[in-house]
Amino acid sequence: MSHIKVAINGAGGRMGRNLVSACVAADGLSLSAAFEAADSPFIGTDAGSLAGEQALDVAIAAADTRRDHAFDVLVDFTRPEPSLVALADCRAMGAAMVIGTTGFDEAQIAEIDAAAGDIPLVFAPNMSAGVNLTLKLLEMAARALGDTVDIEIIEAHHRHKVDAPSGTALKMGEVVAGALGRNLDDCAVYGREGHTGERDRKTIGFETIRAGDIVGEHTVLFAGDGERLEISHKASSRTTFASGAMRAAAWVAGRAPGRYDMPDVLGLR
Ligand SMILES: NC(=O)C1=CN([C@@H]2O[C@H](COP(=O)(O)OP(=O)(O)OC[C@H]3O[C@@H](n4cnc5c(N)ncnc54)[C@H](OP(=O)(O)O)[C@@H]3O)[C@@H](O)[C@H]2O)C=CC1
Ligand SMILES: O=C(O)C1=N[C@H](C(=O)O)C[C@H](O)C1
Repeated sequence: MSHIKVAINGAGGRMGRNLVSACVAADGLSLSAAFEAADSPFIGTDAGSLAGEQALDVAIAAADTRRDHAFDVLVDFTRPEPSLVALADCRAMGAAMVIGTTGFDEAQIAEIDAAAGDIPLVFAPNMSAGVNLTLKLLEMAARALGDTVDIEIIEAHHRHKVDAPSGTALKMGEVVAGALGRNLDDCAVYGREGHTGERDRKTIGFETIRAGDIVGEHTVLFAGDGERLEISHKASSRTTFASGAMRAAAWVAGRAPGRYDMPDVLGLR
């Protein structure tokens, strides 16, 4: 059986190196290309060696040469701008894409939706199985507790993270708001300071911690009178995101065009 050819964008990054290792470990996938920005010091470095694996004979290439490389699916964990350049390349090449990057604005998400008319892509702010199961538990808790509780979402990540709140926290907010018939744009409160007044029960609060080497932790607090429920997920290794991304790559290659999510990949719909 021929292997699915995987390319990794941002192969020198924290997630990029984990993705290379996860690709090596996955059955049925082979790494065929790896990309970084044209001015990256990693251009020409073997992607396997950089990830701490055996040399794979895949030299990290400049992203602006991407269309010269052959691959079935591109896995992207970078930043919104380079991710959208990669999306345009995949669209032109007819390749599938797995987008794990977070921090897109509404206009950028509209670009992703437009591309999904032509190519299959999985777009999810968190590719771990545990977080995607947590989203189901949150929906159930929000429906059961309704407007009888105050809801707060607390997330913690490493000091290098550049976007806040995390994409996962925002997704959790959307799921909870949706289950309660609220629109997150109207009810989200991001951090608090000064004379805030009493809490409005229908708001959903977000608190962000950035410290040290925390991989990724999310807690949703449902606080009522006399009791509170906390639903938490704690990632202790990036391997969980990387192996989820490889599962998504294997699932999306060769699918019909469309925007898919991790619940599609994991059969949680
Ligand atoms: N969906 C999920 O499950 C997860 C999502 N993420 C998200 O993934 C993203 C990356 O996170 P992380 O790995 O920690 O970040 P890093 O900064 O470690 O990695 C990003 C990589 O992309 C590179 N890059 C920058 N510009 C380009 C370009 N034009 N072409 C190709 N590569 C480029 C960066 O290079 P340089 O350093 O030179 O700028 C860097 O190596 C974030 O948005 C994060 O939130 C993270 C974990 C899990
Ligand atoms: O930047 C990270 O590290 C992570 N980002 C994702 C997010 O923004 O939700 C997922 C994960 O928690 C790690």
